[in-house]
Amino acid sequence: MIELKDVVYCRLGTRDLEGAVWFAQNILGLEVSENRKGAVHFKSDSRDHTLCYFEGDPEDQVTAFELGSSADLHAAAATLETLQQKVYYGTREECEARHVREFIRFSDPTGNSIEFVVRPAISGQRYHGTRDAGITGFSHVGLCSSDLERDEKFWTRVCNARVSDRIGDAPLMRLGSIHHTIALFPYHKAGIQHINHQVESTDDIQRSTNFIRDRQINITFGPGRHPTSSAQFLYFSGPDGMTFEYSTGVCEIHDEPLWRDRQFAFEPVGFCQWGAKPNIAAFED
Ligand SMILES: O=C(O)c1cccc(O)c1O
Ligand SMILES: [Fe+2]
Repeated sequence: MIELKDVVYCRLGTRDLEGAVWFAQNILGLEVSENRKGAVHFKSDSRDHTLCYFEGDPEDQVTAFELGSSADLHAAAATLETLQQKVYYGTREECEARHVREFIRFSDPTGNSIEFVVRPAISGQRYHGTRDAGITGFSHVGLCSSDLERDEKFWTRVCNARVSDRIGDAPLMRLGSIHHTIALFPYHKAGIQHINHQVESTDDIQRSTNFIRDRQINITFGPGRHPTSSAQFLYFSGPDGMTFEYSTGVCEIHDEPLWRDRQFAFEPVGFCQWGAKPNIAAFED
């Protein structure tokens, strides 16, 4: 069993690095932590960075998860290889660029690019954005899945994710006590479906709704409340069509052995209990 500790960062290719950096700072509210060689890193919490935009193909999108040790990383590589997944070992320069000790990259069964990393750096500096979005940290990713049942098996049987709830066949999966860290949504091709940052309160959701709307940024869903995690949310479009979500109040699951995953409808009511309707392809039939 590959034991994932947490999600650590996303890396997104873009042909317009300057535009993406502007958006990440001035709309999303992240802080630039490093700017070098066609790649800009962003902080959203006390970690070294949790997002990187780099000059490249917008389809080149990576999600990284932390493993406990070098031995765990090598065992994970061996497990993936027995499953016929090609495993790439990061070079020293690539490790340095990511501020991690070691990493491997492979593709999940849908073809999503995934990195497993060991010892990602903590900055020791708290995060402060130039725009006060109220962000408390990077929290979860939605990944596209071309076969939900197959991919749920990968994340829960090969890795240690546990299903907290399902919306239709789309699983919301936890790695620790937070309701979900990885969610899978149906889509015909690989990619990051959405990137979630937690914000401090309802006020931040409401303030961002006006802030984002006033700047003609496309709000794709919300404000609303998820019946699954009970988090209040707002989704909007970023560079290269990426969906970003702010949410607040995501529940935690502490009664681990007793928790039974619940079934919600793959309909607007399964995604929002306030009656908002998603304008997001992977959330619609
Ligand atoms: O928070 C949730 O429960 C949730 C549900 C559906 C889709 C999401 O992105 C979510 O974060
Ligand atoms: Fe989400």
